[in-house]
Amino acid sequence: MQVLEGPDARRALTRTFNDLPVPDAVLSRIEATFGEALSPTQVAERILADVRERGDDAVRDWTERLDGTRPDALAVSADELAAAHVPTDLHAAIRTAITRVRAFYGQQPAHGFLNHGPDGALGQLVRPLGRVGVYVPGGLAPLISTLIHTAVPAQVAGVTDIVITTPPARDGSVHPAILVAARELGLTQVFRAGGAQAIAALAYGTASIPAVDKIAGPGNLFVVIAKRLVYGQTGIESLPGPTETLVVADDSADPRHVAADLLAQAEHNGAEPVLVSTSRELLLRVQAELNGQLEALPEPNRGWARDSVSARMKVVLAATLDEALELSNLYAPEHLCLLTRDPWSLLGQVQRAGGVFIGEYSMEALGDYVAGPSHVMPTGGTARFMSPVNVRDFQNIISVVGLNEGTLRRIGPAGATLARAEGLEAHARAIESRLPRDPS
Ligand SMILES: NC(=O)c1ccc[n+]([C@@H]2O[C@H](COP(=O)([O-])OP(=O)(O)OC[C@H]3O[C@@H](n4cnc5c(N)ncnc54)[C@H](O)[C@@H]3O)[C@@H](O)[C@H]2O)c1
Ligand SMILES: N[C@H](CO)Cc1c[nH]c[nH+]1
Ligand SMILES: [Zn+2]
Repeated sequence: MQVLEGPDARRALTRTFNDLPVPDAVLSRIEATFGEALSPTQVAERILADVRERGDDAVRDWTERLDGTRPDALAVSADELAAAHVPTDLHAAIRTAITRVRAFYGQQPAHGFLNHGPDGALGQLVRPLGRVGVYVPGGLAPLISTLIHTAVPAQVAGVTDIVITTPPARDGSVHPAILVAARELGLTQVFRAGGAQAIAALAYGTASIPAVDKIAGPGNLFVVIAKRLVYGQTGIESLPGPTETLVVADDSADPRHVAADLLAQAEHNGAEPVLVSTSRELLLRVQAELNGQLEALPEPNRGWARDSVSARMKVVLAATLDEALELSNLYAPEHLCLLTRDPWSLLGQVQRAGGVFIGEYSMEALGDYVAGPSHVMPTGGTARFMSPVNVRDFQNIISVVGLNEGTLRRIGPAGATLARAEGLEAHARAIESRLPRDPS
């Protein structure tokens, strides 16, 4: 275990989205698929261009090539949706998650204002977006919860037209729990498409998959890179990519909990676990726990988690908890887990993170499912300027200006003066055309 300290730790935790590590396994799969060494961006560009040109046929071709199945019908039929069935406890858990996420976002202030005052009226109209695409990851695991954690905030915002895309399994099916969750949410448009081909279809539209106004939802490198490339053609909520968890732990933390929280997120594709502690002894004990807990995991989870731990895990010894929080703010993790003696006392120092998980009863894994806030959170350092999925992502704001004559007289001259200072004479005249003429 390499333990980073001081300037080395700062260097290792300084990054931007553009520095996202591309795992060797991804590079070799690209070479095997394309017969040449391409970057994930080049791959995404090729797929986007092809889907833009050839629509559904390109989506089918890429799905066959990358997901090992060729879906004749990209759309899941009403019969398939109606027939989807899951065990009773899973069905109940889906309902619990929906209820809790809905209750959480019901509390987010998301309305406009229109103030009629002495100036006339000024305000903001808030409108739900028209059509939204929700990407549900399904490469390693079918992320049922991600559908709930993305679609519910959109529904609370008032969006009624929601299109779901998710990679099909090798037999061409969509996981029944994703279909049950869609049904519970009252959503009927579900398409078999994953990766960059799904993002392309949602951005440009195909005969089967309608173009949307905004694409939301997380995914692997290909998904986030494709989202960034189609931004402008359509909106995107943010760039939620491969999962990251930074645990800050002091000597009071239970190494079993620290290891469990790091491993839980390590089993996501391409995940980056980070442990920052003020105790060298704890670091050693967590290392031993990690090894033990890793070996106890079943396959394929053990392989996924081992890949993240061995290839990307960072371990930092901080001199103080203040330094630990400073490093965390520098890294801007998707998830910040505080496992310290008095975690609440650190909250005031948290400046940049997707979510903060406080104390031993708020493990991030619970946040993934049923705590309430959406688990779709910014990664790759984008938490410096982006936020978790929320109601505002699914609304637009329209400024309302309805001033009266008195206000025009009072503020119009200042407007005209600014216009002339910018050399924009027609602007100045438009303002003055409604001002009373100077009698001199
Ligand atoms: N930040 C968040 O809020 C958040 C939430 C949930 C999941 N995630 C992340 O989502 C990701 C899910 O990844 P996943 O891979 O399991 O599912 P995914 O659905 O994101 O990606 C699977 C798709 O990737 C494409 N693909 C795979 N290899 C490819 C290649 N070599 N070339 C071109 N395309 C390729 C395929 O089309 C496949 O359908 C994980 O990294 C996870 O950490 C993030
Ligand atoms: N931890 C992921 C966000 O990075 C979300 C998730 C879905 N299912 C399990 N976990
Ligand atoms: Zn998770």
